[in-house]
Amino acid sequence: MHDGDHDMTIAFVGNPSVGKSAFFSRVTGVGVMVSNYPGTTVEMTRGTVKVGQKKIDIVDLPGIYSLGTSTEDERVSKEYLVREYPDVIVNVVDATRLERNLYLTLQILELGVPVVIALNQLDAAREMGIDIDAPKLSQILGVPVVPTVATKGIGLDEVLKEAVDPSLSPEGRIRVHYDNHITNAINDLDVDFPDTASVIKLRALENDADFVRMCCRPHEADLLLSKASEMASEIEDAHDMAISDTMARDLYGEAGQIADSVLSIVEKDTSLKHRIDDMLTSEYVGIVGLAAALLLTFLLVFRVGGFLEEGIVHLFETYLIAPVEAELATSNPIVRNVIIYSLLGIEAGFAIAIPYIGVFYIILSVFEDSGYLTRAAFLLDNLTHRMGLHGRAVIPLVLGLGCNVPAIMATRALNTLRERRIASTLIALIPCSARTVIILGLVGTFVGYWAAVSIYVLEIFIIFITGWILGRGLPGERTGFIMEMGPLRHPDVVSTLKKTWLRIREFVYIAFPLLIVGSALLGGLDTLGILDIFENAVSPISVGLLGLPAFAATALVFGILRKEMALEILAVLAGTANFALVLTPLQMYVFAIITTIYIPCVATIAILKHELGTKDTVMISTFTIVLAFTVGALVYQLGMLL
Ligand SMILES: Nc1nc2c(ncn2[C@@H]2O[C@H](COP(=O)(O)OP(=O)(O)OP(=O)(O)O)[C@@H](O)[C@H]2O)c(=O)[nH]1
Ligand SMILES: [Mg+2]
Repeated sequence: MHDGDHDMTIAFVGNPSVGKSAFFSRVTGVGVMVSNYPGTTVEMTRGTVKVGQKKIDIVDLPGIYSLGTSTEDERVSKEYLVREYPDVIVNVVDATRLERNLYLTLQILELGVPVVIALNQLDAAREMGIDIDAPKLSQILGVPVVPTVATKGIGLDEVLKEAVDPSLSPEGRIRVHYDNHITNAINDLDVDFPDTASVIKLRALENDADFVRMCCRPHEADLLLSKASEMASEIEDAHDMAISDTMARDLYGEAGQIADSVLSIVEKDTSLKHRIDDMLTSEYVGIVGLAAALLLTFLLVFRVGGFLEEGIVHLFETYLIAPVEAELATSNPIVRNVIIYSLLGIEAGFAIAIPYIGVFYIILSVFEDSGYLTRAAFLLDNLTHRMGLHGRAVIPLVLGLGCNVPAIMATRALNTLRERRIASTLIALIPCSARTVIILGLVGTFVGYWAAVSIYVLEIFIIFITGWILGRGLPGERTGFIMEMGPLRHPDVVSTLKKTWLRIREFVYIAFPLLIVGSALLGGLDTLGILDIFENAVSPISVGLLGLPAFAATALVFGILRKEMALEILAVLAGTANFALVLTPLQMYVFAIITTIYIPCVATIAILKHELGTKDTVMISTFTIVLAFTVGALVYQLGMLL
């Protein structure tokens, strides 16, 4: 269906990780996340493109394996497909996993919407020695099939051209050869419900009430469901197996046959890649490798980030802060403070935050796109099960090292609400890149690298214990490890930089305005003496219990807005980014621990509330506050003893 602005709507549909988003962002120029693991996209994104005179609305959707029951992100796709009906579906198919992908394709063809197939990742398929006869596939399925390489932009225009072709219609396409009983049942249902697409009848036979209600008016849905359930029980008696299994068997059978008739294997893949892959996923080498990879990551972020930080601080101090200070020496103190504080805020954002966050995100992209992240998920499957989580939860957890917000959204790809609750709680504890700024920029720089590493170790310990307790406390079924592992790949430089830019841009848009307004506000409050009143009031906790200087309390409050702001504001309040002048090593250590653990930042709180509701959010926030002050106080007391 198209709105007034557009001539038509095209939706990208396909299995997870086939290249829909890569395709979408190439075609529309709208930046979306593209990563080498299933479940990257969890929300619908729209973009516009012009083909000839036509203005086309393009929709990128989360990947789905089938139109059957599903996780939360998959629901978004199905709901869109059956409620809003795009004018054309572009079914993106991964040529390296043709048979598996065709399962969904056959179901999509039952929807009664015009379809064009983009046979994607052909470069990867060739590399693996797989050759696919696209014209023959097109002939069998009865829809256009266009060979594509989304990441290189090959074949994309051709796909769009086919999609806007007015002669494209749902007629004359393949029909799955379901078992006789099922075919008869569909024919019977056709008599009473002539206008209902066959896919809905099939779902009704499977008793997928959710799906049927999504597509039909309530009255019709009830009628269809009750009629179908009678037929279904007859069929199930005849076969002695669940009707959904019978259908799955028929669909796989058909998909397999089609794949066999268009596929030829040119050569077998016995390459170096295979051996590397075996090593990465072997029990001992794999785990040691993973630990080494993490240590190396933080060392790189620390070294490169620190190096950039120094340079940027120097530039700011020499060419901006010092001249402005000299200029304002004789003006009104409030004006002077407000201006100087906001400049210090900007400096802190550029110098302290961006170098560390940028370097971290580049490394994260490499992990994502090389396929290493899915291997890490596989390796840690055992460990995560102790926390009541599936191995694939490792992906959102690792994403949490970047930013907790998209990480919590990524939990939508997990199977159960229970898993989502556990994973989200743990993610709120994961030191995101903003907290890494504090750990590395403060403790790493002024106390030492290993002191900083010890904070990560402490964090991992806390996360594991919390997960273990939650895993025990919230019972539920355990699932085996079923996750598609993306192929090992050379990450592409351009797409790595693009992704890093997307992430930093988000950071800059949200963080900088806050930082500047916050710092200016501080300048005003400080001049008026209000900060002193607040700092004195909470000093029994901040100074007495935690041993921090009084002004650190204000910094902690600002850290709720953005975690790294705690450090930036600390620098503003101290009037210097050389923390060695104003804090002892123990104070830095305690400050970093508290900011890492205590209450998620406002953005995380907002996403938690959106995803899990108010109750869970309040519980998670309270838990982290209590935990942070307890751990902080313990560390301070211990530190005093040593
Ligand atoms: N070699 C190769 N890689 C590709 C191609 N298209 C996409 N990729 C890679 O495949 C991976 C998945 O791409 P995405 O665009 O994120 O896949 P998606 O279908 O949007 O996945 P979900 O959002 O999880 O459903 C990324 O690492 C891409 O770089 C292609 O034509 N060739
Ligand atoms: Mg995607």
